[in-house]
Amino acid sequence: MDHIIIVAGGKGTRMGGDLPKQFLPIGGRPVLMHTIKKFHDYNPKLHIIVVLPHDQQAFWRQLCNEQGFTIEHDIADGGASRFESSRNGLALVPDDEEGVVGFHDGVRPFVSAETIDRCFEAAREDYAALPVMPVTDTLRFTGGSSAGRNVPRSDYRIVQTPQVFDIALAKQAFRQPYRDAFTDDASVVESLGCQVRMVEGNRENIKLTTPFDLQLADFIIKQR
Ligand SMILES: Nc1ccn([C@@H]2O[C@H](COP(=O)(O)OP(=O)(O)OP(=O)(O)O)[C@@H](O)[C@H]2O)c(=O)n1
Ligand SMILES: C[C@](O)(CO)[C@H](O)COP(=O)(O)O
Repeated sequence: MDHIIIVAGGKGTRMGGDLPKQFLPIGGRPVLMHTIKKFHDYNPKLHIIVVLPHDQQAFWRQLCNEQGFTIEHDIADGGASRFESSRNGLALVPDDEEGVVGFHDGVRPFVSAETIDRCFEAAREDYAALPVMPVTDTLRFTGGSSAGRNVPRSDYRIVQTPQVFDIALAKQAFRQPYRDAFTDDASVVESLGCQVRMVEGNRENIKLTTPFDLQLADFIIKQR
Protein backbone atom coordinates (compact mmCIF):
# COMPACT_ATOMS: atom_id res chain seq x y z
CA MET A 1 0.00 0.00 0.00
CA ASP A 2 1.13 3.58 -0.66
CA HIS A 3 0.79 6.40 1.84
CA ILE A 4 0.96 10.18 1.84
CA ILE A 5 1.76 12.12 5.00
CA ILE A 6 0.53 15.69 4.78
CA VAL A 7 2.30 17.77 7.42
CA ALA A 8 0.40 20.75 8.78
CA GLY A 9 1.81 20.93 12.27
CA GLY A 10 3.72 24.21 12.01
CA LYS A 11 3.13 27.60 13.62
CA GLY A 12 2.81 29.71 10.46
CA THR A 13 4.82 32.52 12.05
CA ARG A 14 5.71 34.13 8.71
CA MET A 15 2.05 34.14 7.62
CA GLY A 16 0.93 35.74 10.88
CA GLY A 17 -2.77 36.12 11.78
CA ASP A 18 -4.97 34.21 14.24
CA LEU A 19 -6.15 31.41 11.96
CA PRO A 20 -3.41 28.80 11.25
CA LYS A 21 -2.46 29.06 7.57
CA GLN A 22 -3.57 25.52 6.73
CA PHE A 23 -7.15 26.58 7.59
CA LEU A 24 -7.16 29.89 5.67
CA PRO A 25 -9.77 29.84 2.90
CA ILE A 26 -8.80 29.96 -0.77
CA GLY A 27 -11.66 29.69 -3.25
CA GLY A 28 -14.02 29.27 -0.27
CA ARG A 29 -12.29 26.20 1.23
CA PRO A 30 -9.45 25.74 3.73
CA VAL A 31 -6.02 25.33 2.12
CA LEU A 32 -5.62 21.87 3.70
CA MET A 33 -8.76 20.52 2.00
CA HIS A 34 -7.41 21.53 -1.42
CA THR A 35 -4.14 19.75 -0.64
CA ILE A 36 -5.80 16.54 0.56
CA LYS A 37 -8.09 16.47 -2.49
CA LYS A 38 -5.09 16.68 -4.86
CA PHE A 39 -3.76 13.37 -3.51
CA HIS A 40 -7.16 11.69 -3.34
CA ASP A 41 -7.88 12.68 -6.95
CA TYR A 42 -4.48 11.32 -7.98
CA ASN A 43 -5.15 7.96 -6.35
CA PRO A 44 -8.34 7.34 -4.32
CA LYS A 45 -6.66 4.26 -2.75
CA LEU A 46 -3.77 6.26 -1.28
CA HIS A 47 -3.75 6.12 2.54
CA ILE A 48 -3.81 9.76 3.65
CA ILE A 49 -2.30 10.80 6.99
CA VAL A 50 -2.70 14.43 8.08
CA VAL A 51 -0.41 15.80 10.81
CA LEU A 52 -1.95 18.60 12.89
CA PRO A 53 -1.16 20.13 16.29
CA HIS A 54 -3.21 18.22 18.87
CA ASP A 55 -5.09 21.37 19.92
CA GLN A 56 -6.24 22.06 16.33
CA GLN A 57 -7.68 18.64 15.63
CA ALA A 58 -11.18 19.25 17.04
CA PHE A 59 -11.44 22.46 15.01
CA TRP A 60 -10.34 20.60 11.88
CA ARG A 61 -13.03 17.95 12.40
CA GLN A 62 -15.58 20.73 12.85
CA LEU A 63 -14.43 22.36 9.58
CA CYS A 64 -14.75 19.01 7.79
CA ASN A 65 -18.33 18.62 9.09
CA GLU A 66 -19.31 22.17 8.14
CA GLN A 67 -17.85 21.82 4.64
CA GLY A 68 -19.14 18.28 4.04
CA PHE A 69 -15.53 17.17 3.47
CA THR A 70 -15.60 13.37 3.43
CA ILE A 71 -12.21 12.29 2.03
CA GLU A 72 -11.00 9.67 4.51
CA HIS A 73 -7.78 10.40 6.40
CA ASP A 74 -6.03 9.54 9.63
CA ILE A 75 -4.71 12.25 11.93
CA ALA A 76 -1.38 12.33 13.79
CA ASP A 77 -0.09 14.87 16.30
CA GLY A 78 2.21 17.67 15.15
CA GLY A 79 5.65 17.97 16.74
CA ALA A 80 8.03 20.76 17.72
CA SER A 81 9.91 20.49 14.38
CA ARG A 82 8.91 19.45 10.87
CA PHE A 83 11.11 16.36 11.38
CA GLU A 84 9.07 15.40 14.44
CA SER A 85 5.77 16.00 12.63
CA SER A 86 6.90 13.81 9.72
CA ARG A 87 8.05 11.12 12.17
CA ASN A 88 4.70 11.17 14.00
CA GLY A 89 2.89 10.73 10.69
CA LEU A 90 5.22 7.90 9.68
CA ALA A 91 4.38 6.06 12.91
CA LEU A 92 0.89 5.43 11.43
CA VAL A 93 2.45 3.49 8.53
CA PRO A 94 2.83 -0.21 9.48
CA ASP A 95 6.50 -1.24 9.93
CA ASP A 96 6.43 -4.38 7.81
CA GLU A 97 4.59 -2.95 4.83
CA GLU A 98 5.92 -2.84 1.26
CA GLY A 99 5.36 0.22 -0.88
CA VAL A 100 6.24 3.90 -0.82
CA VAL A 101 5.41 6.78 1.47
CA GLY A 102 5.31 10.46 0.49
CA PHE A 103 5.68 13.57 2.66
CA HIS A 104 3.95 16.75 1.51
CA ASP A 105 3.56 20.22 2.99
CA GLY A 106 -0.09 20.83 3.90
CA VAL A 107 0.35 24.36 2.58
CA ARG A 108 1.27 23.36 -0.99
CA PRO A 109 -2.26 23.03 -2.42
CA PHE A 110 -1.27 23.48 -6.08
CA VAL A 111 0.82 20.37 -6.55
CA SER A 112 -0.13 18.84 -9.91
CA ALA A 113 -1.15 15.22 -10.53
CA GLU A 114 1.83 14.99 -12.91
CA THR A 115 4.28 16.05 -10.18
CA ILE A 116 2.75 13.58 -7.71
CA ASP A 117 2.96 10.81 -10.30
CA ARG A 118 6.59 11.59 -11.23
CA CYS A 119 7.59 11.45 -7.54
CA PHE A 120 5.75 8.23 -6.71
CA GLU A 121 6.94 6.43 -9.86
CA ALA A 122 10.58 7.55 -9.42
CA ALA A 123 10.55 6.41 -5.78
CA ARG A 124 9.16 3.03 -6.86
CA GLU A 125 12.08 2.67 -9.29
CA ASP A 126 14.90 4.25 -7.26
CA TYR A 127 13.74 4.23 -3.60
CA ALA A 128 13.78 8.02 -3.10
CA ALA A 129 12.57 11.00 -5.13
CA LEU A 130 11.77 14.68 -4.80
CA PRO A 131 10.44 17.39 -7.14
CA VAL A 132 12.62 20.36 -8.09
CA MET A 133 12.42 23.50 -10.22
CA PRO A 134 15.22 25.47 -11.86
CA VAL A 135 16.26 28.81 -10.37
CA THR A 136 14.93 31.60 -12.60
CA ASP A 137 16.73 34.61 -11.05
CA THR A 138 20.43 35.35 -10.82
CA LEU A 139 21.75 33.85 -7.61
CA ARG A 140 24.19 35.59 -5.28
CA PHE A 141 26.15 33.97 -2.44
CA THR A 142 26.68 36.39 0.44
CA GLY A 143 28.11 34.16 3.17
CA GLY A 144 27.89 37.07 5.56
CA SER A 145 29.72 39.53 3.28
CA SER A 146 27.93 42.71 2.21
CA ALA A 147 29.09 42.45 -1.41
CA GLY A 148 28.77 38.75 -2.09
CA ARG A 149 29.23 37.23 -5.56
CA ASN A 150 27.10 35.66 -8.24
CA VAL A 151 27.08 31.87 -8.41
CA PRO A 152 26.05 29.72 -11.40
CA ARG A 153 22.31 29.23 -10.96
CA SER A 154 22.38 26.11 -13.13
CA ASP A 155 24.17 24.40 -10.21
CA TYR A 156 21.09 24.85 -7.97
CA ARG A 157 17.49 23.67 -7.83
CA ILE A 158 14.49 24.78 -5.77
CA VAL A 159 13.10 21.87 -3.78
CA GLN A 160 9.37 21.16 -3.46
CA THR A 161 7.27 18.35 -2.04
CA PRO A 162 5.97 15.58 -2.19
CA GLN A 163 9.18 13.77 -1.28
CA VAL A 164 8.60 10.05 -1.67
CA PHE A 165 10.57 7.07 -0.32
CA ASP A 166 10.51 3.31 0.00
CA ILE A 167 8.74 2.65 3.32
CA ALA A 168 11.58 0.61 4.90
CA LEU A 169 14.09 3.31 3.95
CA ALA A 170 11.93 6.10 5.43
CA LYS A 171 11.43 4.10 8.64
CA GLN A 172 15.20 3.60 9.01
CA ALA A 173 15.92 7.28 8.28
CA PHE A 174 13.43 8.60 10.83
CA ARG A 175 14.92 6.45 13.59
CA GLN A 176 17.85 8.91 13.60
CA PRO A 177 17.94 11.68 16.20
CA TYR A 178 16.94 15.16 15.01
CA ARG A 179 19.59 17.44 13.47
CA ASP A 180 19.24 21.11 12.47
CA ALA A 181 20.30 20.17 8.93
CA PHE A 182 17.02 18.23 8.48
CA THR A 183 15.09 20.98 6.67
CA ASP A 184 13.10 18.48 4.61
CA ASP A 185 12.49 14.73 4.51
CA ALA A 186 15.05 14.09 1.76
CA SER A 187 17.84 15.45 3.97
CA VAL A 188 16.86 12.87 6.61
CA VAL A 189 17.06 10.01 4.09
CA GLU A 190 20.27 11.34 2.51
CA SER A 191 22.03 11.38 5.86
CA LEU A 192 21.94 7.56 5.65
CA GLY A 193 24.14 7.88 2.55
CA CYS A 194 21.29 7.33 0.05
CA GLN A 195 20.82 9.30 -3.15
CA VAL A 196 17.50 11.00 -3.80
CA ARG A 197 16.42 11.22 -7.46
CA MET A 198 15.29 14.64 -8.67
CA VAL A 199 12.22 14.87 -10.89
CA GLU A 200 10.44 17.89 -12.34
CA GLY A 201 8.05 19.73 -10.04
CA ASN A 202 5.46 22.31 -11.13
CA ARG A 203 5.77 26.07 -10.97
CA GLU A 204 2.49 26.68 -9.11
CA ASN A 205 3.46 24.20 -6.38
CA ILE A 206 4.32 27.08 -4.04
CA LYS A 207 4.54 26.81 -0.27
CA LEU A 208 2.09 29.32 1.22
CA THR A 209 4.52 30.99 3.59
CA THR A 210 3.74 34.75 3.67
CA PRO A 211 0.58 36.87 3.17
CA PHE A 212 1.77 37.59 -0.38
CA ASP A 213 1.67 33.85 -1.16
CA LEU A 214 -1.98 33.86 -0.10
CA GLN A 215 -2.71 36.59 -2.65
CA LEU A 216 -0.96 34.47 -5.27
CA ALA A 217 -3.05 31.48 -4.21
CA ASP A 218 -6.27 33.46 -4.68
CA PHE A 219 -5.07 34.49 -8.13
CA ILE A 220 -4.20 30.90 -9.11
CA ILE A 221 -7.57 29.57 -7.86
CA LYS A 222 -9.46 32.19 -9.88
CA GLN A 223 -7.67 31.12 -13.09
CA ARG A 224 -9.06 27.58 -12.76
N1 LIG B 1 6.71 21.62 13.59
C1 LIG B 1 6.30 21.65 12.33
C2 LIG B 1 6.76 22.67 11.44
C3 LIG B 1 6.27 22.69 10.14
N2 LIG B 1 5.37 21.75 9.74
C4 LIG B 1 4.78 21.82 8.42
O1 LIG B 1 5.77 21.85 7.41
C5 LIG B 1 5.28 22.58 6.28
C6 LIG B 1 6.30 23.60 5.81
O2 LIG B 1 6.63 24.48 6.88
P1 LIG B 1 6.40 26.05 6.87
O3 LIG B 1 5.66 26.49 5.70
O4 LIG B 1 7.68 26.69 7.21
O5 LIG B 1 5.35 26.18 8.06
P2 LIG B 1 5.56 26.78 9.48
O6 LIG B 1 6.71 26.14 10.18
O7 LIG B 1 4.21 26.66 10.08
O8 LIG B 1 5.87 28.33 9.14
P3 LIG B 1 6.78 29.38 9.91
O9 LIG B 1 8.21 28.90 9.73
O10 LIG B 1 6.50 30.67 9.22
O11 LIG B 1 6.36 29.38 11.35
C7 LIG B 1 3.96 23.25 6.70
O12 LIG B 1 2.88 22.57 6.09
C8 LIG B 1 3.98 23.10 8.20
O13 LIG B 1 2.70 22.99 8.79
C9 LIG B 1 4.95 20.76 10.63
O14 LIG B 1 4.14 19.91 10.25
N3 LIG B 1 5.42 20.74 11.90
C1 LIG C 1 10.09 20.89 2.85
C2 LIG C 1 10.26 22.20 2.13
O1 LIG C 1 9.01 22.73 1.77
C3 LIG C 1 11.02 21.94 0.82
O2 LIG C 1 11.20 23.13 0.15
C4 LIG C 1 11.00 23.20 2.96
O3 LIG C 1 12.30 22.74 3.27
C5 LIG C 1 10.29 23.60 4.23
O4 LIG C 1 11.02 24.62 4.86
P1 LIG C 1 10.41 25.51 6.03
O5 LIG C 1 11.52 26.40 6.49
O6 LIG C 1 9.96 24.52 7.06
O7 LIG C 1 9.31 26.28 5.41
